[in-house]
Amino acid sequence: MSAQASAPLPATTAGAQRRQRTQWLDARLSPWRSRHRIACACQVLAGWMWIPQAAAIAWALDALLFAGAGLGAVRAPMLLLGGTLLARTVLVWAAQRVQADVVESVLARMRVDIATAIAARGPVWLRGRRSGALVALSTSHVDATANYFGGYLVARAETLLVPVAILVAVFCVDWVVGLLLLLTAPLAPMFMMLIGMGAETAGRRQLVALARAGAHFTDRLRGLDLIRVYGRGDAELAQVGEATETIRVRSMRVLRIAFLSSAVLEFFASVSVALVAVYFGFTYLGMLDLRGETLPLSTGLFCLLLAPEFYAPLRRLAANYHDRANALAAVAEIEAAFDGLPDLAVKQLLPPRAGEGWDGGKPRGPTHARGARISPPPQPSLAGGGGSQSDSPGAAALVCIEGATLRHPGARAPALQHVSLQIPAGNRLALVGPSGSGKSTLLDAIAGWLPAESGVVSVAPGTRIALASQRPWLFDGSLADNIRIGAPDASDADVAEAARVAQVTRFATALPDGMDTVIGERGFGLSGGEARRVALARALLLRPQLLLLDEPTAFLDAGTEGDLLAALDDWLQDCTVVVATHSDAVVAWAGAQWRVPPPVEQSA
Ligand SMILES: Nc1ncnc2c1ncn2[C@@H]1O[C@H](COP(=O)(O)OP(=O)(O)OP(=O)(O)O)[C@@H](O)[C@H]1O
Repeated sequence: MSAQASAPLPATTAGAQRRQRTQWLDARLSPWRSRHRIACACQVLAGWMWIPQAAAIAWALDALLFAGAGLGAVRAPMLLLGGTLLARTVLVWAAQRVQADVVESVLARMRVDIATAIAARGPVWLRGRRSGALVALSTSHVDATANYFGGYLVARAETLLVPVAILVAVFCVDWVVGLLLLLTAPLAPMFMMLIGMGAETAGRRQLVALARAGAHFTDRLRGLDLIRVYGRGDAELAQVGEATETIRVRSMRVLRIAFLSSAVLEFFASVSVALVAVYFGFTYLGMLDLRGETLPLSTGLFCLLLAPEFYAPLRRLAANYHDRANALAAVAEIEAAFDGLPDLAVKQLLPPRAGEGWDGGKPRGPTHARGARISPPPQPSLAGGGGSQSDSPGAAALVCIEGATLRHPGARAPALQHVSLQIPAGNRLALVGPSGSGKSTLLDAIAGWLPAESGVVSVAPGTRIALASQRPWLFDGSLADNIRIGAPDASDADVAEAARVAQVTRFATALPDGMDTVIGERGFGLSGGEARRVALARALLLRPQLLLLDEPTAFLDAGTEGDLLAALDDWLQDCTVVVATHSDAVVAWAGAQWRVPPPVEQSA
């Protein structure tokens, strides 16, 4: 999915990028910030509870075993112990409960936002992406950030506040142990930095492998029939095997770093606790006297009980540091997929050309494609193409194309160069020209999906646009559901009427359940011509003011084509229609044609 996964970057750039990605991740938490703070506060309070708990245990043991006091003397420390145990249990439970809620909310919102970001980039952007890799963004990549929010951020708060409190408590009773803890504490952050270096790259490689395998698998599933027909089953299975093996190897690398780092940290924490124990051992044996005064047993017990808890938050943070690296790897992949970190605030992401669906559209706000300049509609004229156009004198141009150059993302040459065209409201225009000359490209640009590289492609403000494309997507659902997709509230009568005009009724009556027959991915198969008619009915149901049709009558016999055009005549009374076609009947129906200039390669 990303070529950048292994590309080395200068340290300063990498650091700046990491900071930016961390800020981006933290911003996802904003709506739930106060609840997250509650979870952190509960966790920190639970950590602080170790201090009275250790004091109670040390006090009780000292009184019972060494001062020889009766059971009555330990009532107070036992009450304190019970109270702290209860408080700690409740606090940890509350912290985990609140944090789990926060994480679920953040991840759910991220999934919605990623889907919105994908939709906002429009169909032309989508065509250049692999669906499996896009699915991975909302699944494995989003999941990879869960432990950052649920583990790392809480552990960070805990690390900032709990060890300091324990250190102060220990210093109050024994400065030697305090000093020992203080000197060994930096070991954890040092190892965290070492882990961080390798973990992010390994995490990113694992996510790339997951996304690639997902994309490959989705792609091959779609073409399963072809794979069988061409006898490529074994070869494909081998490729799937290779992809999963790559995931296994990369996942093992990630796990190796995680296990190794926690093992090293456990070792150093144990050594540090052992140092404290050795110090007390030698002091009690009288072989060491750093304090210059007797060391009460309760002091030793108190410090020994607290020493592991001093390192516990540091160890947890170090373990979660690995999760932070994984989360940053996921963000880096999201950044690569969207060519930059998307601002996932839903409102801001909604495109200037909101509403264009798969084959239909809704009213849209701004009129100009991204990057195109705004200019007043020129007088009706034609340039860059040939043919005739019936302009109503004085009618304002609904569609205005002026010196536009259109290039598909990543294409070497523009599909169309310096074309100019004005289409007055209420007119019909047939776009004609050889295959590959750029008719569909022009429709994409008018629909607002393909921004003009230079020049202007504009549509009058507030125009309700619908587009019926050449390769309509049929969703898993009934025929009626598929038609209703852009107008979910349309009545059955309206759906039936749109289906009649688009000549869907013609074949729907022969289907097992008529308009309720399930079509699409797992449903009844439709022919190419039938699918296009469903797309046309979808577009008609929107009652568009500007209808863009891409070869609506391809695959149709002359009779059906004639019936379709006649029915459209009644339906599209005041509608402006731009239709890409190779059919003479459609050109005659439109009444005006515009010949798309030859492809750039030929004219060069
Ligand atoms: N996503 C894309 N990326 C790069 N180039 C593309 C893309 N889609 C189309 N093209 C190229 O743009 C040119 C115009 O294609 P377009 O589909 O607009 O032609 P058309 O006139 O509609 O053809 P047809 O009559 O066969 O439908 C072609 O050379 C095509 O290969």
